[in-house]
Amino acid sequence: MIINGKEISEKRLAALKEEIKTSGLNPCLATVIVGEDPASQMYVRMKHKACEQVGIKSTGVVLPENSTTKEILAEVEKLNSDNLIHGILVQLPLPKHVDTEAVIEAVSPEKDVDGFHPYNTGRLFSGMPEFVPCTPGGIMTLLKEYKIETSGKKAVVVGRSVDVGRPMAALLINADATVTVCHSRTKNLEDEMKAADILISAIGKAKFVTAEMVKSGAVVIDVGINQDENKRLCGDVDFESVKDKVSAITPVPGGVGPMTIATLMENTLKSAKMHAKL
Ligand SMILES: Nc1nc(=O)c2c([nH]1)NC[C@@H]1CN(c3ccc(C(=O)N[C@@H](CCC(=O)O)C(=O)O)cc3)C=[N+]21
Repeated sequence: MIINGKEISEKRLAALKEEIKTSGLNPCLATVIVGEDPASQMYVRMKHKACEQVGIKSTGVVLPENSTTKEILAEVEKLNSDNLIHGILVQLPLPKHVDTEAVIEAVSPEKDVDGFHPYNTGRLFSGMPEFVPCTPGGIMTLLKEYKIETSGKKAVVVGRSVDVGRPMAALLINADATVTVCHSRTKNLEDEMKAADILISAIGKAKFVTAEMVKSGAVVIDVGINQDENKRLCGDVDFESVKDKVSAITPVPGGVGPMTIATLMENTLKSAKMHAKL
């Protein structure tokens, strides 16, 4: 089975649109982008487009590449104290000279719709999540929508990044999976991967995962955003060779990516609801 992230995302966005229409709320997302990286610009455009689709207001702050950490922090502070804004998303990666940790920690945890602030990562690791990072959150939604059992399953997460691998592991632990996190220093990576009932690949290498590395009947979730030899978007998984061996697999594009955006919209509405109660 091929997991259709695009379809589930559209379904969730349509439901959100209805909910927002009748909620009496006026949710608003602010994005911050520093510099002119074309990929980042494209992702931010997609996020604004999704906002428009569901009836979330959005505003974009664009700062020059040579902005200092202090200047970025000042912009974040403005957004923190603006009562009309419920969600703040600082597009990553930031330019190399910027103190990314300081910027992430400056975003008010109550507006941290990316779920990257230590308050929110701490809550997630304690099993009491508030804002969950959008990519792993979207993956959990896919597993639920497709009724893929996690309890008691052996889940292997390849990659230990702050935005995907680590929160993914925490969410799977919270969902009663037995979780292994692998990374560049893992010994016998193939053996670990081959033991997985649920394999989450967030490696960043085109077509790295081949049929020999996956267990027959496994569920394979591909978080990779890479280019193949023809410069076309492709995941970490060699889709053609793996798809017939597994019980379910996400394609790239059309798998995890659209769910990231849907989860961002859900987090923004959640934030607007929380702010309405304050
Ligand atoms: N603060 C922050 N939050 C993020 O959530 C964040 C970020 N920074 N930096 C970059 C990554 C990447 N990301 C994606 C979102 C949607 C797709 C997506 O929808 N992709 C489409 C394909 C789009 C295309 O055609 O290229 C798909 O997979 O079908 C992909 C990647 C969010 N990110």
